[in-house]
This record gives sequence, C-alpha cells and structure tokens, in this order.
Amino acid sequence: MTHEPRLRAVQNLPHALEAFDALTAALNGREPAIFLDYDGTLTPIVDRPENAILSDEGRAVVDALARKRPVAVVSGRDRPDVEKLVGIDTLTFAGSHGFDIRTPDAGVLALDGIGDFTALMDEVERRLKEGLDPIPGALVERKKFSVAAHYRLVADEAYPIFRSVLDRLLGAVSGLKEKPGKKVFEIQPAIDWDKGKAVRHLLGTLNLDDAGHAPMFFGDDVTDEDAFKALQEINGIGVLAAPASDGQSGRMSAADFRVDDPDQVLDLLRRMTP
Ligand SMILES: O=P(O)(O)OC[C@H]1O[C@H](O[C@H]2O[C@H](CO)[C@@H](O)[C@H](O)[C@H]2O)[C@H](O)[C@@H](O)[C@@H]1O
Repeated sequence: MTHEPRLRAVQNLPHALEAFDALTAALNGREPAIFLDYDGTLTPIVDRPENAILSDEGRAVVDALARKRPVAVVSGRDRPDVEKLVGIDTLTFAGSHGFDIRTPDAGVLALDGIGDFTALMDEVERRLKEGLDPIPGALVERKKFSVAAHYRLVADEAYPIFRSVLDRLLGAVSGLKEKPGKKVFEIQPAIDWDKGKAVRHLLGTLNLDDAGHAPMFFGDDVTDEDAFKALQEINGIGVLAAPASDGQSGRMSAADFRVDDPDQVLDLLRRMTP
C-alpha cells in the first residue's frame, strides 16, 4: 500500500528547540539514529560549493554525538568530497544523493540496481561543460552518480540560456532524471533511488531497523523531502533546517519539526548528545 505523505506548511512545523519535549515524546524512549545532510544543514549555503566548510565547532559537535549515537551523513555531494569536508572517519557516508554509500565496517556497499553509470555521467558532464562553460557564473560539479549544474552566480538575463542547455541535454540523452535543489539542477541516472531509499537501506545495513531506534533525518532542501517522507512510513522524525519564512512562501514539507538554520541544527545535536 502506498503511503500518502503528510505535508505541512513550513511555518506550521514546531520548532524543535522550543518544542524539545514534543521531540522527546516522539522518540518514545527509542535511541535516535541520526542522518545528517551537509549543505544548508551542517553549513550555511554559500556562493560556491568549495566554500561550504564545516566549522571546527560543528565537527566537534557531530563527533561528540557520534561517540554516543549512530550517525550517518547523507549528502548530494560526491562521497569522497563530503567525507573530506566532514573529516570524521568513524561515520557512515552516503554521497551522490544516496547512490554511493560507505560504512566504516562494510566499506562501499553494492546497491541492487545501481550499476556502473560512469559512461553516462561522463557524457552528461561533457555536454554540460560544453554548454555551460561559456555562461559566466555557471558551475558544473561532477559527482560519481550525478552532475550538478549550479546557477547561483548566473545573472538573471543568462538564466534562459542556462536552462536551455539542460533541456537540450535531457532531450538528447536518454536514461536521465533531473532533480532541482537550491539554485542547482542535479542530473542523475533515471533509476528509482533517492535519499529516502538510501536511509531505509542504511537502517537495515547498520542493524538500526528495530523498535529500539528512532531514525531522525536533518535536512534543508527539496531532495531531503524524500528522506522525510521515507521516515514518516517508519515512525521516524524529520527535522527541516529552514526559517518559518524564508521567501519560499507556501513551501510544504514532510518534516515533523524545524529549526532556523545550521547553527540551530548544531544546538539541537548538542542537546541530543547524552
Ligand atoms: O545534500 P546536501 O549535502 O545538502 O548537498 C546538496 C548540494 O549542495 C551543494 O550545493 C549547494 O550548496 C552550495 C554551497 O553552499 C551552494 O553554493 C549551491 O548553490 C547549493 O546548491 C553541492 O555543491 C551539491 O553537489 C549538492 O548536491
């Protein structure tokens, strides 16, 4: 049976720090198993991907939590990139929006149905670079299972040309899907996999899919909604990092709680560290 996700307007989500008792009640005595997004959740959104650096304090908070609780990072970034940025080698990491998972014990996981898409992604990277390199501000970021086309620094007047490059690519090359993010489009293999499926898979791999654990996902972006929805099906808890009003009026979310920003994510993680 398909589960219809429960969506709420972001401004109606309870603030996790103010409603900490409600969050504790939702845990219902279970140990939290924590899944963390990186950009916009552990670090503020900045103009260029390479400038999103986790603070030493942020690293210390995640490290302290991971010594007491299961913690994994589930990011849209390339896995080696986010592993390096987080810099805690005892954690489990999922990169490329969950397509590429490595745990400290099992190493890189072989995921059913996720084969070698190198040639396809090479083709996407080549076409995107050819079309986008001439557009000032456009950035092409290659990940193992995804290529990101960033337009945060593209002038509004140039956006239609930027967009037409993506449309041309999607019209010419089959077997691709597009996922929007914060001033970015991610081009991925068209297979039924996302952060939500990655989290469900990880819960099994890490032996956390039992009544004693409450999966919690912290994220900020639309791609994180897949994880929030997946957690609704298994009585997990989603925490969205977004202010009640951030200009995206009407944004709906499948999260259960929210905090304003990455600083408050760290506050909440500190509070959840026994
Ligand atoms: O799933 P995440 O860990 O949140 O990664 C999502 C994407 O984050 C990065 O791009 C975003 O953050 C950049 C730095 O703040 C920002 O410049 C960009 O506009 C955002 O889209 C990353 O570069 C992507 O690869 C991730 O997919």
